[in-house]
Amino acid sequence: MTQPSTPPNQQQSDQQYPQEPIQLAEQPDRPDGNDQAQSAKDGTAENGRAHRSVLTFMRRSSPLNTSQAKALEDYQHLIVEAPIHDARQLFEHPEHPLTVEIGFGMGRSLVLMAQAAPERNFLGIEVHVPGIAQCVYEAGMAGLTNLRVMDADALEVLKGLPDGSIDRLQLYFPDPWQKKKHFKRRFVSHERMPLVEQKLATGGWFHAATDWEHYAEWMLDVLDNRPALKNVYGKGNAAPRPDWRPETKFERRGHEAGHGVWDFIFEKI
Ligand SMILES: C[S@@+](CC[C@H](N)C(=O)[O-])C[C@H]1O[C@@H](n2cnc3c(N)ncnc32)[C@H](O)[C@@H]1O
Repeated sequence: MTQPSTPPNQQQSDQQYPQEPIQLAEQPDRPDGNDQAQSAKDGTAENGRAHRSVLTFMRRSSPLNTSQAKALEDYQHLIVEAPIHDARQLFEHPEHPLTVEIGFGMGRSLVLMAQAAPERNFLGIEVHVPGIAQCVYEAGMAGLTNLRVMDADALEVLKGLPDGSIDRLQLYFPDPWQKKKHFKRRFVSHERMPLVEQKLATGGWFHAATDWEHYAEWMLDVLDNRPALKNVYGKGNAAPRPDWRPETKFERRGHEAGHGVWDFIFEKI
């Protein structure tokens, strides 16, 4: 498995994946974005008090198994404390291109990607502690030196990074926030994309994947209308599933539930 530096349609080798861009159905209605009760609950109401931003995640408290608990100690060197300033400097080879993954879950696919691409550096950001522990366990066991992880809100981390310092930003199977009143928590939004665009290098990629059709349509509607981004597969199209993106846990769950999978690759212009 390698990571291409050219668009993945030129790298396709696995015939089970579509070779052509995928045409999506009609675009959904945009959310009303005016749910005052929810805004107050989220802390977003403009009421003169401190303004808390809307989070894209909910922290869950789940116990760690024995190897995960031990991994947090044994592989502590792979875990970076916030705040950080230039993520590139965390690595033995700061000159290598930086991939940032937001919400890596249990981290298996991130570890496989880092293992397959020693010529790149990988920073994974997650708030789910058992996932962080599992990820460093697998990265540590594999002896990876090009992967670091953080327990933090990725949006806060991004704010601190130098502009143009990220080569690839990946967001795989983000929480779809299915209820209309929660659409404001979706990561892909006109509110959050300016930060992503600011931190991506020119020519860098934002790569998102989802198994939730409404979110796929939503993502395309947002991303195709960002002047700073170009759809690598052409306006209105999803990307063929890249064979260098390992299956994630949530992707597998989506398959089991009979869902489709949509990848989107956008280049910062
Ligand atoms: C539905 S899970 C998908 C996990 C994994 N990518 C997969 O496909 O199996 C989404 C993950 O994103 C994380 N997440 C959501 N927003 C985040 C943020 N702003 N910063 C860090 N992690 C975030 C959540 O904690 C959750 O583990």
